[in-house]
Parts: sequence; structure tokens; C-alpha cells
Amino acid sequence: MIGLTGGIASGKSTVAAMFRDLHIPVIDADEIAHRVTAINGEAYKPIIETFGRDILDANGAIDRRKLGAIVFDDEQKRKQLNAIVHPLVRKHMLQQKEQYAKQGKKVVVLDIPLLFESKLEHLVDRILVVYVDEQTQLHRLCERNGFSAEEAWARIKAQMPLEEKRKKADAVIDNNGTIEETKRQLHTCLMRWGVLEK
Ligand SMILES: CC(C)(COP(=O)(O)OP(=O)(O)OC[C@H]1O[C@@H](n2cnc3c(N)ncnc32)[C@H](O)[C@@H]1O)[C@@H](O)C(=O)NCCC(=O)NCCS
Ligand SMILES: Nc1ncnc2c1ncn2[C@@H]1O[C@H](COP(=O)(O)OP(=O)(O)OP(=O)(O)O)[C@@H](O)[C@H]1O
Repeated sequence: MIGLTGGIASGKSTVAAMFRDLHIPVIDADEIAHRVTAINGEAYKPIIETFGRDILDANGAIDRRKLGAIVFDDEQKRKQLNAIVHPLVRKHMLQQKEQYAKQGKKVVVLDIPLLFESKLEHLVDRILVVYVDEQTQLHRLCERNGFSAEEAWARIKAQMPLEEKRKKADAVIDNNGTIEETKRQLHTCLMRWGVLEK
């Protein structure tokens, strides 16, 4: 199990796509979190019970921007949301892991932004951190999500600093450069780990 982590908008999904191109399966914690918070998802009702119906959009779905504005501005509220969503994410991640094991997959990637924050290091054998400097992170996050600098900072500050995460990694991919440079670093790392042949 390779734990793929980093900060918000540091490039985890970009690297996850490179793993998929190599036919290495990826379990995506964000995708599971989106699924369980959708209408009829397991976390939908508990979230409304905790945060009220004001966080819903006209279709009755959770308005992610509204809920984001609440939880990234208030650590207590974020902890309440985490307490609802994270156990469900963990359950589904482990189920997917079991399925891949049954299929005989030798290498599986767990793409999980909060691997260190949630103390889930024990779930994986190697940890790969996708690193960018804060200015690049801020810029890419604002561009991708249409956030103001203030909205982007609130999200970056809700996570362990990337400088700390890179120190805890078994390998670091510096994603400040081009996608091609990132791909080269990934392939070098996977050859070193014996996942790819030279
Ligand atoms: C607050 C929500 C609705 C905002 O939705 P939004 O579409 O804007 O963001 P999305 O879910 O796509 O997450 C984007 C990134 O934000 C960061 N992030 C999300 N939740 C958190 C959190 N609780 N703490 C710190 N960072 C977080 C992650 O880096 C993630 O990759 C949503 O992030 C959420 O439900 N969060 C709680 C679940 C969670 O922790 N998910 C991430 C890891 S499983
Ligand atoms: N090397 C790169 N050069 C230019 N843009 C990049 C590079 N890597 C990623 N990006 C862009 O930066 C943004 C963030 O990348 P990505 O979505 O892969 O990050 P992420 O870590 O998965 O984010 P999140 O934590 O929010 O899920 C995306 O818009 C992506 O296209």
C-alpha cells in the first residue's frame, strides 16, 4: 500500500492519474467523502442534523461552498464534520482495499489528503508526499476553485504544513515544475521502490 498525500491542491489527483496510467489502482478518499455526503449518502442526514438546513442548495444537496465556508473558518465545526465523515471514509477505503487484495493486486495507492492529520500512517507501507511551495499552492487553488486568497488560505491553514509533511515522507515529489517533471520523479521513485522495472 502506497499512501499518496500532500496538501490541498498540491497535485495528488494529478499524480493519482499517473498511477492509473500505469494500471496501478487508486483508492480516492476525496471521492468517497463526496459520495457519502451526496443526497442519500450515509453522512447526508447526520450533517443536516448538525449544521441545519441552511447549508442545502435549492435541490436539497449539500452546498459544498457554504459548508466549506463554515468548517474552514471554525476548527470546532470542522471537527464535528470530520467526526461524521471520516469514520465512513475509513470504512469504504478498507472495503476497497480488501477488494483489490482479493483481486490479487500487488500494489494499491491510497490517495488521502489527511493521512498524517488523521494518523492513518499505519494503513500504508510507504508514504509519498506531493509537495509544492505555498505560493504555488495558493495560486493553483485559487485558479482551480475560483477562491479568493482568503478562502484559499483558510483551507491551507486547516492542514498540517506541507513542510512538515515532506519531512515525514518516504519519498517526496516536487510538483512546483511541469507535469512532465513530476511524472519523471514519480517513475524514478517507483523504480527505486521496485514497483516499476528499470
Ligand atoms: C467541507 C467540504 C464540504 C468542502 O467541499 P469542497 O468541494 O470545497 O472540497 P473537497 O471535498 O473536494 O476537498 C478538497 C480538499 O480540501 C481539503 N479538505 C477537505 N476537508 C478537509 C478537512 N476536514 N480538513 C482539512 N482539509 C480538508 C482536502 O485537501 C481535500 O482534498 C468537504 O471538503 C468535506 O465534506 N470535508 C470533510 C470530509 C473530508 O475531510 N474530506 C477530505 C479527506 S477524506
Ligand atoms: N505541475 C503542474 N503544473 C501546473 N498545474 C498543475 C500541476 N500539477 C497540478 N496542477 C494543477 O493544480 C491544481 C491542483 O492539482 P490537483 O487537483 O492534482 O491537486 P490535489 O492535491 O489533488 O487537490 P485537492 O487536495 O484539492 O484534491 C489542478 O488544477 C491541476 O490541474
